[in-house]
Amino acid sequence: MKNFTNLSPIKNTKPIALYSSEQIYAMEQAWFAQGYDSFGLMQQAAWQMAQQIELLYEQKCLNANHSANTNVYHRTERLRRVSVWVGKGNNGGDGWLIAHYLQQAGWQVEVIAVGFDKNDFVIDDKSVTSNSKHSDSSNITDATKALQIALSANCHYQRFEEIHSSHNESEKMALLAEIYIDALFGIGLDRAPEGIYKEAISAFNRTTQQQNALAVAVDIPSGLVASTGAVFDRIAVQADVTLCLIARKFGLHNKDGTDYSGDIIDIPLIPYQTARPHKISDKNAKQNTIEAFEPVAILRTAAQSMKPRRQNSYKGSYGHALIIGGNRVDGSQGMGGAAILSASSTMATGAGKITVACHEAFHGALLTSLPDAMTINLHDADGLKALIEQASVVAIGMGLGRDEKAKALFIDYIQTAIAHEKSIVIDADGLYHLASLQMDSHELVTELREHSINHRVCLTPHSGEAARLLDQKISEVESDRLRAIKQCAAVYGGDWVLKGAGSLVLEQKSGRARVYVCDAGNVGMATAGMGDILSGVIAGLLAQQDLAAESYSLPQAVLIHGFAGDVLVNQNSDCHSENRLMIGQRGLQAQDMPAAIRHVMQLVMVD
Ligand SMILES: NC(=O)C1=CN([C@@H]2O[C@H](COP(=O)(O)OP(=O)(O)OC[C@H]3O[C@@H](n4cnc5c(N)ncnc54)[C@H](OP(=O)(O)O)[C@@H]3O)[C@@H](O)[C@H]2O)[C@@H](O)CC1
Ligand SMILES: Nc1ncnc2c1ncn2[C@@H]1O[C@H](COP(=O)(O)OP(=O)(O)O)[C@@H](O)[C@H]1O
Repeated sequence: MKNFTNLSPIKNTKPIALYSSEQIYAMEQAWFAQGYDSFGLMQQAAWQMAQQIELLYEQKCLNANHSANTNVYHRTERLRRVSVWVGKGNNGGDGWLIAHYLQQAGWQVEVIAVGFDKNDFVIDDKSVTSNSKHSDSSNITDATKALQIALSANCHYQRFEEIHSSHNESEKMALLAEIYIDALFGIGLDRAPEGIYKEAISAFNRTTQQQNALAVAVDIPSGLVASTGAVFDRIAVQADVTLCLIARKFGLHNKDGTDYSGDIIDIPLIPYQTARPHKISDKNAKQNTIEAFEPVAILRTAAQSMKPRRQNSYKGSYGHALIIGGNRVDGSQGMGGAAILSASSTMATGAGKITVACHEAFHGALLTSLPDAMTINLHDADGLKALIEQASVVAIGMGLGRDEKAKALFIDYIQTAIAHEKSIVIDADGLYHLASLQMDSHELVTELREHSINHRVCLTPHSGEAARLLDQKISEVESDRLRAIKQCAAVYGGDWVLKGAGSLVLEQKSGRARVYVCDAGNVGMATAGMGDILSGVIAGLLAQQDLAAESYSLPQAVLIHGFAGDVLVNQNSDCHSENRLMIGQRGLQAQDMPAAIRHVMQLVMVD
C-alpha cells in the first residue's frame, strides 16, 4: 500500500517510460550492435545489483534497530547472509554473478540452483577465461560463464531438486539468510512455470515469509510477465524490492505487477534513450530502432498543477455538465444512485452548473443529497435534447438501464450531442448499448468515431465492459490490457480508460495514440459506484473550459479520482484532526469520494 503521509507525489513526480520485454531485448541488441559486450553488460548489471543489495541490507538493519528502539547501528558485528535462487537463463546468470560479488564482499552466500543437471556444475576453466566479445561467437552462453565464475570462486550451491521435499525445504538449506534473491526468471518467461519451477517459486515465497527475510527480485519477480503484468495461476515471487534492469517494464505496473513487485529500484545500465539513433548507420535500421524504443505506455504518478480561477468570473465560466442516467425500469429498484454519485463528483471538481437527467422517481433523493443540482426527467426527450444543446459536456450511461427503451434514449441523446458538437463521456450501460450497436453495425458507432476526431469522446470500461465492446472473453482482455485498450480505440475512436489496478488511459492526439498507466488508487476502491464517481470527475474537468488542456485531460481525471481514494484510506496521516474517522481498504464507499476529490483538487492548485 502506498504511503501518502506526504502528498507531494500529486504535484512533483516525473512520468516514467514503460517498455515491453521485446523492446528491452531490442535495446540490448542495439547496444551490442555498437560493439559492446553482452557478458560485460551482465557483469555491470550484477555488480550494480550487488551494491544495491548491500544498501538494502543496511537499510534493513537500520529499520530493525529503530524498531528495537536503539540508535546504535552495529554494522560490523552482523552476519551478512544471502540466498540466491537461480534459473538457467540470463536472469540466473545475473544471480550467479551477484552471489560471486557478494561473496567477495564478505557475505555468506548460498546459491539454490533450479532446473540444473549435476553435469552443469563440472568446472570448465575455458569458459571462465573465454573473452569472446559476444557469447554468440562461442558455444558458451553468458549464463554458463557466470555459473563457471561463481563455481571457480567456490560459491556454495545446492540443487533445489535435492533439497526440495513436501515438508520444510528451509531445514535442508545450509544457510538461512536475511536476504533472498530471486534470479529464477526474468523477461524471458514465456509460459506458466510448472513442475520444479512452480515448486521453487512457492518454496522461495514460503522461505522468505518464514524467515521474515527481504525478497529481492532481479529485473522482475519470477512468474510475472514483463509485457503484460499477468501472472499464471498466481504463481510468482512475492518481492519486497525489484531491481529493474535497463528500463521499466510495463508489467511491473499493471494487473498483478502491482501486487508482486514491491518497491522498484531502477538500474538503467545503458543509455538507450540517447545513444541509439546516432550510432546505427543503416537508415532503415535507424528508423526501426526509434520505433522500437517508443515506450508502450507512460507511467503517471503525479497530477498536473491547476491555476487559480480569475476573480472576475461567474458560474457560467466553468461550464454546464449534464449527467444522463439513473433510470428505473418498471418493476425494478432502479439505479438512481449511479447518477447521483456521478453528479456529486462532477460538482466536487468545480463544474459551474450541473443538471441531472434521471428517472423522476429519484428527483427527491437527488435534491436531498445534492440541492445544488438541477433536474430533468430522463424520459422528457424534447426537454433533454434542448438541454444537451446548452451543455458543455454530456456524461451518459451511469444507471441508464439496458432495456430497449434505454437503448433508444441512448441513441437519441448521443446523436443530439454529436449534432451540437459536445464533449461526451460514456460509461456503464452506455457502453453496453454501444457494444450492441457495434454488433448491429449501427451508424451511430461511425458517427461517434468521426465526432471523436475533433471533439472529446471519453469511454471508461472496466475489463468486463471492454470484453463486450470487443466481442472477446474477459480473460482475453485481462491477458493483455494494453492490446485491449488499443483495440477499443481502433474500433470506436475516442479516448479511453481501461479501469482496474493501474488504470490504463489512452488519449489520441493529432492521429497518435498515447497510453498512460495512472499510478493512483487502491483496492479499497473496488466497490460499487466508484466508476460512476470517475465518470463524474471526467465530466467535471471537461466542463471547465478555463483549465489548461493537461488539467482536464483523461490521465488527470483518473489520477485525481485515484488520489482521492488514496487520501481516504490514509486519511489519518493526511489530516490533522485526531477526531476524524479513519476509513480503510474495507468499507470505503463511493459516497465518501466527493469530499476527498475536493481535497485533492485543492492540493493540485498552484499557490
Ligand atoms: N542479455 C543481456 O545482456 C542481459 C540480460 N540480463 C538479464 O537477462 C534476463 C533475460 O534473460 P533470458 O532472455 O535468458 O531470459 P530468462 O528470464 O532468464 O528466462 C529464460 C530461461 O527460462 C526458461 N523458461 C522461460 N519460461 C519458463 C517456464 N515457464 N518454465 C521453465 N522454464 C522457462 C527458458 O527456457 P526455454 O524456453 O529455453 O526452455 C530459458 O532457459 C533479464 O531479465 C536480465 O535479468 C541482464 O543481465 C542484463 C544483460
Ligand atoms: N484494485 C484497485 N486499484 C485501483 N483502483 C481500483 C481498484 N479497483 C477498482 N478501482 C477503481 O475504481 C473504479 C471502479 O469502477 P467500476 O468497476 O466501473 O465501478 P462501478 O461500475 O460500480 O461504478 C475504477 O475507476 C477502478 O479503476
